[in-house]
Amino acid sequence: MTISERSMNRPVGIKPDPSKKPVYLTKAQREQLALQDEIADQKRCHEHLQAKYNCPSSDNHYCGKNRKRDRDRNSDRDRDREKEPNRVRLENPAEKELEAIHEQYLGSKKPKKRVITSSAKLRSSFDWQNSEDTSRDVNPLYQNPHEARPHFGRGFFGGIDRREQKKLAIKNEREMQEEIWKKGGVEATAVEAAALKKKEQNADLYDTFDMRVDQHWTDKKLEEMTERDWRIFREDYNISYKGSRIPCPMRNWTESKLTTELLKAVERAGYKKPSPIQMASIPLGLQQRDVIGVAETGSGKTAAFVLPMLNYITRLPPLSEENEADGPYAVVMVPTRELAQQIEDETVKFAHYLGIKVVSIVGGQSIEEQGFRIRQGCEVVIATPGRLLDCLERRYCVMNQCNYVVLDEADRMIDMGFGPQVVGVLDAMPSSNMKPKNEDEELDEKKIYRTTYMFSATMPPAVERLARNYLRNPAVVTIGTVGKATDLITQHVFMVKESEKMFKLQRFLDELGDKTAIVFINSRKRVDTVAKNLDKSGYRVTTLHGGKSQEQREISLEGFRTKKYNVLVASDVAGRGIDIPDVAHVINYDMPNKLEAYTHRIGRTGRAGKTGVATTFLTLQDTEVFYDLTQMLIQSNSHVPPELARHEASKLKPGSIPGRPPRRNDIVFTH
Ligand SMILES: Nc1ncnc2c1ncn2[C@@H]1O[C@H](COP(=O)(O)OP(=O)(O)OP(=O)(O)O)[C@@H](O)[C@H]1O
Repeated sequence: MTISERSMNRPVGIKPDPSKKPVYLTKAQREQLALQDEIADQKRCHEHLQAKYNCPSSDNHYCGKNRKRDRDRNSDRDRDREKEPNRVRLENPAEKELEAIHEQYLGSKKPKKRVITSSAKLRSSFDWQNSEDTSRDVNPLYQNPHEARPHFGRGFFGGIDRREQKKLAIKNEREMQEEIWKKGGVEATAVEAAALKKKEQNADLYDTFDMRVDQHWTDKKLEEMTERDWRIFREDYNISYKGSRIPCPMRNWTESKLTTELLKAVERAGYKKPSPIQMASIPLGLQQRDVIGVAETGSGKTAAFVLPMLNYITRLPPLSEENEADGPYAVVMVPTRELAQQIEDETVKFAHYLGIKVVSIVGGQSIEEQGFRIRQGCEVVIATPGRLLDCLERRYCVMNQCNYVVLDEADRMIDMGFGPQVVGVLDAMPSSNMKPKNEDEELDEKKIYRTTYMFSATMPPAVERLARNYLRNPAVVTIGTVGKATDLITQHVFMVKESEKMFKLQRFLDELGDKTAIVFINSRKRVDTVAKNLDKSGYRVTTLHGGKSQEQREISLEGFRTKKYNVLVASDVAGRGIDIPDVAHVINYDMPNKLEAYTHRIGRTGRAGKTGVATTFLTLQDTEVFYDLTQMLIQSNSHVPPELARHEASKLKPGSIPGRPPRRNDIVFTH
């Protein structure tokens, strides 16, 4: 309202003066004016209502009623406001904010909404308490429930006297039984009474230490071994399995279930205790399970497949004129001739006590003669795949009754390009004897199935592919870590220049004394050159590589075995499987271009529980293996030369993308 408008309702005592300009009113005057306006408004309203309803203002019933209702409504509202102070307060934004802060820091005072879970909905609730249960158990055993009476420090497990518990239980059983008999008016028969008495005696004799957790598995009989003991046993020998229905490993030779003749042969061989791979895989082989065995070099893998193979042959009818033309009962395939001959020796060691004939078929010898020997009848053939397939294709021999196959150093055979030959030989065997692909299918106990064994210290993907096609439900046995060198070998790596290698090699050979060493070189030509240089310098050196005739190779190896020569300079031909006792030092004059080859090469020392030393000369040309070698050295707690550790190639696996998180199959070693 403007000042001119207000002049219409001018306060009493303020005279209007039109000639004068509008005057400024003080606050008090304005308040007075507003009050007069309010009174005038109310008066007008009152008169208007009076005129409308024509009733005197003092005793107007409607108005009185209305006023009463308004008053009631107001008082109700006040009461509600008192009841809901929060709601009222929240209408004020400042208080609302204060309330929110309060809730944030001190929690809400509002009652929480009860969430009813679906399980709670289904839970039945009884409307009586446990204490209201007045029924009494007729069984005295449950009337006075047994209480644990701990006897700590008295030699009882968990402080519980289990013998006392058992005695109390049998006493209660007797009392109850007698009451039943009494009620039924019958007497216990002699048998029933004797049975009760026996139970009482047993409870009396009960051994409180029946749970012999204090006993180590070595002190237990086979039948006492628990699941926990087997777990500890497997951990003790670093044995791990993959596959279903795996039998327990054998703890010693007597528990092995090998035939008595074979056990005698094992004893004669001087094998006092089975090695971990033998403990784990012989029971599997005896069950004719297909096995993939991965174990360190020199850990006795040969006997691990030879013994169950011979055991299997003893169960078959001896070879006769009728079936000797059907070929051998078992075949072992290996990558190199030397290895074939070595396995032949190991097999003959056990087989000749059983009258089992073993023939090796390798290149470099007369194929006709070898074919003739097979046709004359032999239970076991040990062969390199190329020569064996040649024999089969030329019909010198057949595989009609061969149901036991061993692929030793399978990865090396694939690596050397023998994959098609291996497959060719496998396909020449009767496929009708393959186990069903579905592992749940029942095996016919009377039928002989093909058993396939695959062994190596390393197992790359190509071998796994072969395994998938030719092995059925294989049990994978791993001893220690796949691809890891044995801890018995001390590994040294030196960063050198090519020109320094010969000088350094001679220094190491000078320290040999009467011990023996194998020097590995990557090419045949360099093998000959280095051997010639060493020979000139007066060392007793012999060589072994694929370029030599079979006869020369055999003479060299035999000369080294008999210590006529104390240094063998060799190519990778000698890298796998060759078992020459007491090789003290393996020197990698050249670093191989794959870590698997490194593992096998250095594995020519530190065999059958003995220790050994491996020295490797590394140059800046070997960056391809820097990463893997560094990881291997770290893993085996060996010294990593600073130049190698610092090198870029040691930090990243060749072909990998920097910054990519490790894949599932990547092995990451920590320092
Ligand atoms: N239970 C045993 N007790 C004692 N010596 C054993 C036992 N088993 C095997 N050996 C010996 O251990 C040596 C290594 O065995 P073997 O050649 O079978 O090892 P490997 O695991 O096949 O090695 P590689 O991986 O290098 O081929 C052999 O001289 C063998 O006679």
